[in-house]
Amino acid sequence: MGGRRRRQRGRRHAHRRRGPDRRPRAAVNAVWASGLRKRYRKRTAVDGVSFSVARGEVLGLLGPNGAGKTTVIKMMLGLVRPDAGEVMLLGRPVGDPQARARVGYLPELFRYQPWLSAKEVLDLHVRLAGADVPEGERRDTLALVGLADRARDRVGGFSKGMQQRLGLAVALVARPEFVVLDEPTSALDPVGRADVRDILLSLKERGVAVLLNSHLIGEVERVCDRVVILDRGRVAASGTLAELLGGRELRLRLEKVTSEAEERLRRAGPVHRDGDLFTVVDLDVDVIPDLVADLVALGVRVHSVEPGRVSLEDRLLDILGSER
Ligand SMILES: Nc1ncnc2c1ncn2[C@@H]1O[C@H](COP(=O)(O)OP(=O)(O)OP(=O)(O)O)[C@@H](O)[C@H]1O
Repeated sequence: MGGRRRRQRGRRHAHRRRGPDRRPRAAVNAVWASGLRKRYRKRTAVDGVSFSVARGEVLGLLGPNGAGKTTVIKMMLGLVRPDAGEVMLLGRPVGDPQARARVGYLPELFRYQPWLSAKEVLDLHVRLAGADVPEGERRDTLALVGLADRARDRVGGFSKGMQQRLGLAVALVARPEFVVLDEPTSALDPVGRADVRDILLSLKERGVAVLLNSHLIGEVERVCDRVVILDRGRVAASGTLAELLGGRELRLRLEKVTSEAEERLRRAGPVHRDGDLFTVVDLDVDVIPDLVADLVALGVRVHSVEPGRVSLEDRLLDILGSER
């Protein structure tokens, strides 16, 4: 008891030290983490990481092997004690069982009791979460992850992908307000990956917050609103996809380009030229029809017009490259 009172006193002091806006931000966010640090012996795993996930937001956590992603997730869920920093989960301190009961978690390394059936595993987790989930809803959750016809089969006989699907069902079954998925599709086939994408998008529609740690950058790019990139325990970059990827670009293959036509291209955005290939970067896609019409009117022969965007993968390599 005494220890708890001391911790609560410590938290009150922390409120004062950090200023008045901390509480509202912590309440509107599914998670609010500030200044997280963790060392394992001489190795610094996480070094001053702060981030938040708003309700209804899908946040992607990216970074190379050993960057500290799983350690951040474990500190955020109260599974690893940080050396420094603070976490508020669903508006409550991370140790509060009421907050944890409303979080669904699919760990990176998952293993379920091989002697139980898929249905029994779900029943067990519903009991552990102290949730009241009707039988029909549990069945629907198994159907959602594609295990409807394997509900009564023992988990010991499941393939890796099927176990991962079951893990997803476990994370979703107790109607969580915040779902944390650590590499949720590492064992899934392409259809399974597409299913998970759909599930994530439907969670988002229902206002559920999601934190997704994945090495599949295409997957992150498709479903995430915002991304935090970790490198060697620190936040190397963070922002919305639009902020991280910048504007769109347009690649044109052109012939008979006069100086007047080049000037017209430059009015649309900065231009890079490589022979007959012109790339206009940071342009507003609405200007493309007028731009092409003007080029044709100026006598330019337009062989191809290809709108594109810097991929998250290129951007990630860029950010990690410049960090070294
Ligand atoms: N229990 C532990 N004991 C000692 N060192 C650890 C422990 N857990 C993590 N580390 C170290 O902390 C660093 C970050 O590890 P972490 O698992 O968080 O990285 P990650 O970004 O999730 O990596 P990956 O993409 O490979 O899963 C690594 O250097 C790792 O060796």
